[in-house]
Amino acid sequence: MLDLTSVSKTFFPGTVNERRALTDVSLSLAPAEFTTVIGSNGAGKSTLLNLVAGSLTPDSGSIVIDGSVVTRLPDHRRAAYIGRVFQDPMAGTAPTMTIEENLAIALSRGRSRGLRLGVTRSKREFFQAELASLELGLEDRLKTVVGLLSGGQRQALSLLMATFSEPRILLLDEHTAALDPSRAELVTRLTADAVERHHLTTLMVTHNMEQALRLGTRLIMMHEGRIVVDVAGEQKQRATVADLLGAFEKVKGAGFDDRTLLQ
Ligand SMILES: Nc1ncnc2c1ncn2[C@@H]1O[C@H](COP(=O)(O)OP(=O)(O)OP(=O)(O)O)[C@@H](O)[C@H]1O
Repeated sequence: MLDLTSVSKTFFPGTVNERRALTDVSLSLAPAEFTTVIGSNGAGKSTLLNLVAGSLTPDSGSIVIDGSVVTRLPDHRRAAYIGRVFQDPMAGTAPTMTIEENLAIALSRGRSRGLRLGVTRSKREFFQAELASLELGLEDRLKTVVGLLSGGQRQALSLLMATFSEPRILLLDEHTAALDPSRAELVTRLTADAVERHHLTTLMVTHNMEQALRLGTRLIMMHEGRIVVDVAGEQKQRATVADLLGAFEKVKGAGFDDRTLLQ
């Protein structure tokens, strides 16, 4: 579903501000594979997501989504493929528009133009059913302006908007990090439900190792622009936070030839 081959990205090359963000990263995700991504600050996690989303273009390498080469396709031209939720609950929704208007825009993403933004009765019923699944009472507040919602409510809505049109790839960039623990737990549960319900191929960045181990079917750890740990299936289920910390300690002192540590 997603294939990155030898992708590299350097910011401000040839200047004193040069930052090598990704080096020769290759990654293949099977359909419905749910991969959590961990790594220290500056490891390249957001750059990886930005390249998949098309907000950045790689210096070299290729990116293929569902058989289509999208390497140099700008983000608005691959929007139909991508659902994304950011760390900032304010980022994923339009604050001056109502809940139903936001949902109508999300539903129309990537579809042909026409009368698609209108909120018909059948759409409204669909929105109410989807909102009810969040268990936040938002199904009775379709006309509420989104700017009035709490951060947790907005993030749950962003997640719904990113998933219910069933994108090929779901990108989650520390989307629970800015929430209080109970709201983070709720959004985590909603994430697992949505990914499973829609069989979404997912990349989820988190700084929470316990969450990275608990969620998903595969886990990668990045360090200095490379994937240094890649575990899936039973091996992931067996892995512990101590294993991940141990791998991270090793990688900090390892050479480039010895960077895949938990295999
Ligand atoms: N727009 C940019 N301009 C210049 N340098 C950037 C830009 N985005 C990222 N970088 C640099 O690229 C490297 C990787 O950054 P990236 O944000 O991808 O890391 P990250 O793993 O997401 O880190 P964090 O956990 O801190 O969010 C860092 O050295 C960062 O400073």
